[in-house]
Amino acid sequence: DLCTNMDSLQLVSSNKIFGGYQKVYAHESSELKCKMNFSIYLPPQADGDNVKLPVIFYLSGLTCTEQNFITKSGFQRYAAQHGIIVVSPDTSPRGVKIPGDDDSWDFGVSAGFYLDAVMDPWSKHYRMGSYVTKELYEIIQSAFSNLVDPTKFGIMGHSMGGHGALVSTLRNPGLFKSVSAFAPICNPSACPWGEKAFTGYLGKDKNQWAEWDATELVKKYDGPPLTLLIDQGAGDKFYKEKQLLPENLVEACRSVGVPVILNLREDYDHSYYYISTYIGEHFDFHAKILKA
Ligand SMILES: N[C@@H](CCC(=O)N[C@@H](CS)C(=O)NCC(=O)O)C(=O)O
Repeated sequence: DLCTNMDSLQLVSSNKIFGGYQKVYAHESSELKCKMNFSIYLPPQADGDNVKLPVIFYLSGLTCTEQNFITKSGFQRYAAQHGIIVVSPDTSPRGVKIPGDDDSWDFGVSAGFYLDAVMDPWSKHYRMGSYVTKELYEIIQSAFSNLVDPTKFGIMGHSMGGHGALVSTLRNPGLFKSVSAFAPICNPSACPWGEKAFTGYLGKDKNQWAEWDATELVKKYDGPPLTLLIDQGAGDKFYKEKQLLPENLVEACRSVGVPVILNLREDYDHSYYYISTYIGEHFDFHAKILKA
């Protein structure tokens, strides 16, 4: 029972910015079985007749909601310049109250990891993988069908959301035509954040883990040509603590000939100060592919 029109979406807020509108909607998610918010930026070009605009999904990191990116990154300036619609979901199911779901900031609430859990008690609600790549994807195509070009979707993300962007793309060849990530968790099977989340959501079977790990997935990628754009602050404490491991992903890409760009940014940390500095470059990268 997917949403087929605007009636199933409830407008939470709408603010004019750079000539377009930053909106937040609430809806009942069938995948997550709870009420969810997502944000959507409609650039000024959405006002025209018969427009077909590209769409970029942005997936946020640990501790975030749909608010962090829209209030801190300054992306709207670039989305308005390029005429791109930008959609950003929340980072986990909300309000479902599973015992232990808010004991830590890197598991449970606001830490859904954009995967489909198989372990009890998480598997009923923690289905952010299917939520993003099926439910929300289809909601945007149907509810905004008068504005979006259904063949021009890209995706980007930060940290846990960078992992989500990479995995959503590699697991579903062709669904997203362009992909980039800021400080992504590149090899979750081999870092503390990933080991904790994957054990909790997926269990102990490492074969299951490989299905949600970008470094493993890229080795068997067999879809349309794709260039991965990876951005990383060299002063990021999580990078230094080996939570992110971009070098592992780059090595895997090189081993199978998948083009990858790794931009290491001297002294930048993990925060939205860093993201807002380079978000314009990422929009240029996506626009070049999506508007080709
Ligand atoms: N709570 C963590 C930091 C978590 C963190 O850096 N989260 C990133 C994503 S992984 C973020 O976007 N935080 C929200 C923000 O900066 O607005 C800590 O205390 O070390």
